[in-house]
Amino acid sequence: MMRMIEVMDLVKLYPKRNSKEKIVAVDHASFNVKNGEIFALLGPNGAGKTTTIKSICGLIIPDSGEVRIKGFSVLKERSKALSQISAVLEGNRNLYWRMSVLENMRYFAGIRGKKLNKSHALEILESLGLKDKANQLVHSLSRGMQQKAAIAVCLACDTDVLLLDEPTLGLDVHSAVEFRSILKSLKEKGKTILLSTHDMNLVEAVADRIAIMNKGRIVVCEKKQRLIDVFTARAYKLRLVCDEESKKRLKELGFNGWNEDGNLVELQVNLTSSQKLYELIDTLRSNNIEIESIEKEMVNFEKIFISYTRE
Ligand SMILES: Nc1ncnc2c1ncn2[C@@H]1O[C@H](COP(=O)(O)OP(=O)(O)OP(=O)(O)O)[C@@H](O)[C@H]1O
Repeated sequence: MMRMIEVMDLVKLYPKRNSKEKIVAVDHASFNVKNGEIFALLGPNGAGKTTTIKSICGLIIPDSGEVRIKGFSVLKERSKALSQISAVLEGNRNLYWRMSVLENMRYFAGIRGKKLNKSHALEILESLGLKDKANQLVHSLSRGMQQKAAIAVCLACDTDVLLLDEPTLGLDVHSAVEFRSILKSLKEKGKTILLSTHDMNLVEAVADRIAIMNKGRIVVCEKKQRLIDVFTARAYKLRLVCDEESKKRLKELGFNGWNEDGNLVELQVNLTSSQKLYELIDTLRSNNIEIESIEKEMVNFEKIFISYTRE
């Protein structure tokens, strides 16, 4: 499958105020986004997601490494590379505030050599619930509407690759749910989407592959389903009958967080492999800790995310 975005060994340092040291925003990050997939880039605040996305858009020059879009180098073949993408960036900085929504759509489509006819533009706005704001100046829209306007501009550009940095930020619940269907329909049209978000519901609903960044590094890059399968296979909830002595032993064995109700202790464990369950059962038995039940736990993306980004 064709690689639409290639991020290769990307490094970006920022100067630290009043210091000779540098902030390592992106630390040798590499990943590829394939044709037609929705790729989610996740990570805690400050992980380096926006810096990575800005490097892909050519807004930031990396200290080392390279980004290619459809094979074109963003640094060396800038206009060819950038004509393939449109982006929704944080803070809607890619809109002209003194122009109407429709004018913005026309202008940005025009830059990419696309003539946008009015009925198509209104169709896009309709799908976002923004049709009645078509002629309103961007600065007079609410924050959520500005976000939708940024998405409308991105759709008007009709590029093969879309970069969306926190696209659901500021959207109300209805709009955020609608946005999922919009992403799904874009995927059906064959678009390639790189999405950075903190919205785990959105990730669960639409992502094909996921990369998690932490402190500038890509700590995992996997198909979403594979991540869910692996975590489901390893997440267990054990109910134990413990007196105070057994609880002390549990602590000594390295367990430090559980729910308890009198003698009943509910312990959640994430094992590194399914085999480890037998070892755990043996350890508990040999410490005279009674096991009342063992259940496989349902995993959600929040848990997966936290397990990769915990301090
Ligand atoms: N212009 C800048 N000057 C100095 N440091 C910066 C600049 N932009 C980002 N940083 C630093 O680089 C690191 C990565 O920031 P970045 O905005 O890429 O993270 P992020 O993953 O997008 O975070 P968030 O989820 O909060 O948007 C942070 O430590 C941030 O403080």
